[in-house]
Amino acid sequence: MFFISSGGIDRLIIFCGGNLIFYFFYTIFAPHFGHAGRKNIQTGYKEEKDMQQLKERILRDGKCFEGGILKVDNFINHQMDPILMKSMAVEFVRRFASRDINKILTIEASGIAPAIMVGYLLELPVVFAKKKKPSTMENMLATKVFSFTKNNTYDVCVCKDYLQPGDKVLFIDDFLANGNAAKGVMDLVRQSGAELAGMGFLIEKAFQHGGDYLRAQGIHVESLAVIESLDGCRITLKD
Ligand SMILES: O=P(O)(O)OC[C@H]1O[C@H](OP(=O)(O)OP(=O)(O)O)[C@H](O)[C@@H]1O
Ligand SMILES: O=c1[nH]c(=O)c2nc[nH]c2[nH]1
Repeated sequence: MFFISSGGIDRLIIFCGGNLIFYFFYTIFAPHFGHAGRKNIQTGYKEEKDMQQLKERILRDGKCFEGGILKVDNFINHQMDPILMKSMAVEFVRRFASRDINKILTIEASGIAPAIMVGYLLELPVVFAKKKKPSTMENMLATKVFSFTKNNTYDVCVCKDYLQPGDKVLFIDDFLANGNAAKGVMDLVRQSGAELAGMGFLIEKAFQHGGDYLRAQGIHVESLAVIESLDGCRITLKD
């Protein structure tokens, strides 16, 4: 590699005798390709309407448990696959492209990973509702949510500073089952005076009907994979 300068930095000519310089620039800039901002994101990605990757992964790695629970902790909510997570976030960005959104909202813990990916792509702040009230939190909005997987009711709260009138909120979560978490979030959004722009879920379990309720409320709901049944511990996906 040679650097030949003629007339100062305005004429820097780089000769590259191999792959070294390419490697150098690629290493620095590659992580930013495709993340460059909202406009590029909404138009620049290949559409993956059917989310085939996610469906294949559910069938390959998902494990079914008694009581209608699908365990996806190999790639979504314990160990996480960031590449798949990014593809799913891209798909949310595409599906909610027509919506005016200024904030992403989720509920801890498992919603945080997909929500932050969406917030990153849209360059928007991400707020997560907490399941334990921090002693330092003042000015909070609170509601109760029953957790189907943990068989427990939580006081879910969010600080009023981060959810305000005028906010246009996209709620993102990993699962939609009975819709309890989503209903809790609707209550927090209502209390805050913000507007709910939509709700996006990685996986909807249609047989628990939370989605029917939300859609009947006129909410724009998008689920990337829909499980029709886990009967007999067999995973049946909607096409
Ligand atoms: O539609 P629903 O019946 O409310 O079920 C969906 C909710 O359940 C899961 O949370 P969970 O309570 O298991 O906590 P986690 O986020 O800590 O995994 C999931 O992350 C959703 O928030
Ligand atoms: O990992 C999970 N599997 C599930 O089936 C489920 N339902 C609600 N929340 C859930 N989380």
